[in-house]
Amino acid sequence: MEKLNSAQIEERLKKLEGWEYNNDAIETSFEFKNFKEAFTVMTRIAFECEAQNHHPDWSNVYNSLQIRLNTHDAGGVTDKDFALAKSIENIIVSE
Ligand SMILES: C[C@H](O)[C@H](O)[C@H]1CNC2=NC(N)=NC(=O)C2=N1
Repeated sequence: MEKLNSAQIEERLKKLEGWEYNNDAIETSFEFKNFKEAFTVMTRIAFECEAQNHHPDWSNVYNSLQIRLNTHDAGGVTDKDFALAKSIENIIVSE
């Protein structure tokens, strides 16, 4: 998978609300009502990651979730990251 340049990344980010490009990754964060809700969403995201064989760098503290996506193999952001970001958005809105 080919690494995208910053113009391509910014173009794709226009379709993703709340995500930004930082340090060779696309990033976002979410706040939930409590830990249980955060972890429920994380579990759903985890299954989607397995299906796509693409995995986030993420961290959770109580009700907050920070997600960072990049493609280690390509050393930057690729369309795999945007595919997973879109899936994450779909999971969030379906909650
Ligand atoms: C061997 C396996 O396909 C690779 O390690 C996959 C797994 N998940 C991955 N996830 C992410 N975010 N980047 C990768 O380059 C990547 N590579």
